[in-house]
Amino acid sequence: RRYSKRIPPGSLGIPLIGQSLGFLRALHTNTAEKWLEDRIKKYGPVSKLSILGKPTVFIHGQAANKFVFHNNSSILANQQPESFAKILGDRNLLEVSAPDHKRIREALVSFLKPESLKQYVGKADEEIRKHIEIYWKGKQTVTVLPVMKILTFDIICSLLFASGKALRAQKLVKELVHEKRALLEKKGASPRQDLITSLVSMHDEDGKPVLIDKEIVQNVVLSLLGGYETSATVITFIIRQLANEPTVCAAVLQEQQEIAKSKASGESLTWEDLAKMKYTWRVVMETMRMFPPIFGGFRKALTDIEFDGYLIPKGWQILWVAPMTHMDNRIFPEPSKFNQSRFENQASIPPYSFIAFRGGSRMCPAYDFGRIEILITIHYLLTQYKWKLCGDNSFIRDPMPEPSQGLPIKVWPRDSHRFLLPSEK
Ligand code: HEM
Repeated sequence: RRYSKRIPPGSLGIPLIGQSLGFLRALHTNTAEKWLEDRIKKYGPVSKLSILGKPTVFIHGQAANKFVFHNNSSILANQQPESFAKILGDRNLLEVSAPDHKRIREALVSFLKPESLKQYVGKADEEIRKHIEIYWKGKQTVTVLPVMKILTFDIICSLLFASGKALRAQKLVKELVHEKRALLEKKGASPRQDLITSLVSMHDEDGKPVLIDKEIVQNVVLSLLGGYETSATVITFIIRQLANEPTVCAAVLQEQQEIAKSKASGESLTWEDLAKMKYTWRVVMETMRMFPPIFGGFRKALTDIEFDGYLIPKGWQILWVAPMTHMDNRIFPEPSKFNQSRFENQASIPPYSFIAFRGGSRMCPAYDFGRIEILITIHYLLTQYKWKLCGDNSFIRDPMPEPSQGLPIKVWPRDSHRFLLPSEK
């Protein structure tokens, strides 16, 4: 096919290096939005640049998000930096395309969908309480980000392997796959007890495994890596936001205390309790709007494609970014203001504008799992502790947003009888 269209304006910069350093520096100093806005002022809404040695077209806005997330997989492929594929292998969800993507994703989602996750709430509840006992109880200061990474790592391990032991990635997961299969064959394990067992137990109508071992191993490692820093970042920024917004904090506390009052001492939260945390979830969404853990990503044009009157040549990559719609004042008025009421009526949020979990067929499959761990953590932390920031309020992107000093806070126990031992009441 021949196009009369032109290649987008811009410059591919110095061969190989291109604009990578400028972009990475802007991410690191938390000025990436401004860096991109300056490009838009200079070149217009669609422009070319070179990132990580590859010619790239930067597009943004609702229509661009729709174009990237809903395009036919024979036209657009996922594109990760090469280092990613080297570490994770070529059969992980981020690398494969349809129909393999669909098959592997469905296998994962059958474990991550709400009906299966409901029974997991009690386990997450237990992990979070154990964590607070070790890392918060009796402490005067806590540095939030590192401890949240420990917490979300333990939680994701308990989801994947039904035990909180750390792993030496691929090798250990491979051993676990064999172990879980042997247990299943001896009927010593339930197929639903964790993600690995669930994937190992899946067979099609002909009795053939739905996923080969390599696919199980790589996608478990992907979930492990994809699943802990993201959630740790979200929880850290919520803790920061609650310290900065006393009125919001009081309203979240009130909602959580109502739920705490309905529970007996030591009783776990349930799926139904999480459904009552409506105000809290809006605060979580608004935090993710302002501080999306994943800034954006790349796709690759598998053929010459036209977008907004421009040609995107075959083989080029396309850069999509979340903050450009999250901070667009036509979509979210006064975007720099924290306002959880934007999410009161979810239907009023235009499609393809809130994309912290991305959208379309490659949207994060763990939305509900993230919701469980984030809400339970806020419940226990806020009903048991008060906190105040005691360090620098600024943050960088590396590439996920990170408070500059990891978010040190001063903590005090809240006077709550539910959490006191009988002798302490
Ligand atoms: C609040 C926490 C989370 C956020 C904001 C988040 C966000 C995202 C985003 C934006 C993507 C798309 C990435 C891309 O296209 O380049 C994604 C994909 C993915 N996420 Fe999450 N994620 C979170 C938690 C998790 C957790 C806990 C897990 C594992 C249990 C997980 C597993 C995955 C997987 C396997 C994919 C690839 C899906 C595919 O390509 O079909 N994520 N996530």
